[in-house]
Amino acid sequence: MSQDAEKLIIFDTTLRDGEQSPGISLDATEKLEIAEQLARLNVDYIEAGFPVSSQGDFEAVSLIASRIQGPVIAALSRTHLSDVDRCWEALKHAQQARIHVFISTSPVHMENMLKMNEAQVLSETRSGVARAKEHTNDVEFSPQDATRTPLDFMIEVLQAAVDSGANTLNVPDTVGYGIPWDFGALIAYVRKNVSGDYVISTHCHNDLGLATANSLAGVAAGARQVEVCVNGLGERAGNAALEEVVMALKIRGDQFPGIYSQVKTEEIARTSRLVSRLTGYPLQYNKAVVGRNAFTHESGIHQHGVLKDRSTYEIIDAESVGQKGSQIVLGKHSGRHAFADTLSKMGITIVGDALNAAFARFKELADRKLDITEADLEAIVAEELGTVATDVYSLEELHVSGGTVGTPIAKVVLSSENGKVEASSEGNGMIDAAGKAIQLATGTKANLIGFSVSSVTGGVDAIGDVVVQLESDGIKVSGKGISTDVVEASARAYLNAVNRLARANARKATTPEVGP
Ligand SMILES: CC(=O)SCCNC(=O)CCNC(=O)[C@H](O)C(C)(C)COP(=O)(O)OP(=O)(O)OC[C@H]1O[C@@H](n2cnc3c(N)ncnc32)[C@H](O)[C@@H]1OP(=O)(O)O
Ligand SMILES: CC(C)C(=O)C(=O)O
Repeated sequence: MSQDAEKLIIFDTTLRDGEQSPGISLDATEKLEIAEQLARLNVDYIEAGFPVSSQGDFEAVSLIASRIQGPVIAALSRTHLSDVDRCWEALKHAQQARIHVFISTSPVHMENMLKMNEAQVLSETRSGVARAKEHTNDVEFSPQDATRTPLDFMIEVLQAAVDSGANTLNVPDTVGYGIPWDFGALIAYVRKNVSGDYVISTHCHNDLGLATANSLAGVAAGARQVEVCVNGLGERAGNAALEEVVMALKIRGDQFPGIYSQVKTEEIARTSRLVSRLTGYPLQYNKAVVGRNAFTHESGIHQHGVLKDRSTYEIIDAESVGQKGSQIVLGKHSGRHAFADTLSKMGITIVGDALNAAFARFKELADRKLDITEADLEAIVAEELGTVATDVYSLEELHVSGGTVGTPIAKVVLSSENGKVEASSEGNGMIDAAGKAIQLATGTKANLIGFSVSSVTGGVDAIGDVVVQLESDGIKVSGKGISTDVVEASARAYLNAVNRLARANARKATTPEVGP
């Protein structure tokens, strides 16, 4: 048996098994967009679909096969000769193509679904694989429901597949029945008992939450291909998640000596976001590697550690998977170190008794309020320091014009304690023009680092809630604005952030430190 001793082949099946998740239906253009990103991620194989299943899937596989460079393009086929031929018809323009033939081998599937006996399944295996081999040298075979198949019969079928031309033997845990040590033992058993030249692959489902663990046990036992899906998508509870298997291999290389994948891990977060957006499947907050909480810390002891050195509570460098660095979120479990650090990022430095008093107020509030905003923190500090935060500027008038032709223009009139100021600006859109006019009128120099809009209410007269984030000289502030007109809400949010920046700068200039 020859196996690549080092490289673990990453066979991505997001576009085939992942798409079998209830409620997902990707059209050819969406599949192509994901395939392009999978190529950037540098997976070895993209299983693009199941061509016989529909004309749409046939066309999607053909499109991906003719456009994607780099990864080998694979597609699934039953053992029917007409399925195999149809599969090849879709794949034939690929630079390199694999046909993946499967048939069930467990008694429960054979008796109830296929209505075939062992001899018939063996014969189907031979004919399907042999037909695939007439089209391409790269043929994978899967005995579906392998983990509930009697060992002797599974070995007989796998041997028949190799003898008929299969060079990858995939061992699917179709119903997520495996437990890591017995799944590992199964892979070792196949390796020992099937002779020939082939690579062993795993395809693990997550019904017991063990898909990643089982895949890794398979690798430890000799598998050199893993079938995975981005974000762990797939039938029912999903498949082994690409990001989990790849990062486990990377972070715990000590457990897999000499084995590596070629995945560009920095592309993981972008791939995950794209798949989530196009499939409409949201990511659970605490999803390993790609969830929004994967590098976020709310509790004081952890925050203290991470502020000193992120490795105290993080085993993965967020940037190595394309995520922003460690995030500190203030909440009821936070401590003084994180509280002071957050204030200092807002340009507020307080120490000693003032810090203790403000921290006590913050804890009281955090017990009652889930989302502690910068405005809350500002108010707490202002009260403790006996200063009341007042806005330097307020919006008097906003005039905008724009459309599909002509350059968008905005004019703002603001009032301040020194009287009215006004300015006009062009922009890349009306919102951009309004932001630029505000910068001009207030003499602010800041970079826009975040912009988000959501609706507070539903319907055509929904209220838009805009949050703008600005950065200037290392100080980051955010501003909020609400209106039924999204341009006005944006201008208000922008001005709110500019007012915060003005206050932060004033504090910096006059009272750099308060306290003993
Ligand atoms: C574990 C997995 O993920 S396997 C892949 C599962 N993915 C899918 O099923 C998605 C795509 N599937 C489809 O679009 C449809 O099921 C089709 C087009 C493949 C088949 O549709 P239909 O012809 O209407 O059959 P239906 O889906 O109702 O039943 C499956 C048939 O395939 C047979 N079959 C199932 N697996 C195999 C196999 N590997 N090889 C040969 N025949 C098989 C069944 O015995 C049944 O045959 P029958 O119609 O003669 O009774
Ligand atoms: C076709 C095979 C590999 C499959 O998806 C499964 O068994 O889950």
